[in-house]
Amino acid sequence: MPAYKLYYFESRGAAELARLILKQAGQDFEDIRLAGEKWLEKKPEMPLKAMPVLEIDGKKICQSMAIVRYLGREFGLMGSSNMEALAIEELLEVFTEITTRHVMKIYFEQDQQKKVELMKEFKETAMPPYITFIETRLKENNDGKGFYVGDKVTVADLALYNTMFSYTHWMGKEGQDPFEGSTLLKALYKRVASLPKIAAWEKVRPETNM
Ligand SMILES: N[C@@H](CCC(=O)N[C@@H](CS)C(=O)NCC(=O)O)C(=O)O
Repeated sequence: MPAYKLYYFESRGAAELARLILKQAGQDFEDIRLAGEKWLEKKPEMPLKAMPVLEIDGKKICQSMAIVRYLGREFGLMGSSNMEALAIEELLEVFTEITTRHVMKIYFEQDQQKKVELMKEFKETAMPPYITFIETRLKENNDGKGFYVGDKVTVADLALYNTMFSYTHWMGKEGQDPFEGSTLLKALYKRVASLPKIAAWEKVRPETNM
C-alpha cells in the first residue's frame, strides 16, 4: 500500500470527502492541517498553490474531485459496474454544481441579513429540485432503503453524508434546515453516520466551522 498524506486547511471543506473515503477504507494516512505561516511555507510545494493535495508515495496530486475519484476506485467505493459509477459521478457533479452556483455566493455574503435571506431562498427555491432528483435516484435502488447504488456503501453515500452534515451545521446556526422533510435522505444520512468507521471518525475529528 502506498503512503498517503492529505494536506488541507483546519477544516472539513474540500478535503473531508477524501478523509471519509480513507477512513471508511480503513486506510492509514497523515491528516496534515496547515494554517497561517505553516501554509505559506508549504504553499510553493503545492502543484497549484492550493489544497487539498494528496501525496502518494511522495507525489503530490491536486484537485479535490480527482482525488475523491482516485481514492474511490482504489478502495472499491465507486460501485460494482460502470452504470453504478456513472450514478455516483452524477451525484458528485450535482454537489459541485450546488456549491459553485449557490453555496459560494451565500458563504461569501458579508451582510448578515442578506446572508440569511439568501439561505432562505436557497432552501426554498434552489434546493428542492436537487432533493427531488437525489431522492428519485435513491428510490430507484431498493426503494431507497439501502445505499445510493448497489448493496454496499460507496462514495455517493459518503458524499451525501458529508454534504448533509456540512449544510445542516452551517445553516442550522441560522435556524434553517435545507433537508427539512427529506425523510429518505435523512434516513440514509443516519445509516452512513452509524457505519462503525464513520461514527468513530465523527467522534474524534477536529470540530471546525466548515
Ligand atoms: N478546484 C480545486 C480548488 C482548490 C482551492 O481553491 N482550494 C482553496 C481552499 S478550498 C485554496 O487552497 N486556496 C488557496 C489559499 O487559500 O491560499 C479543488 O477542488 O481542489
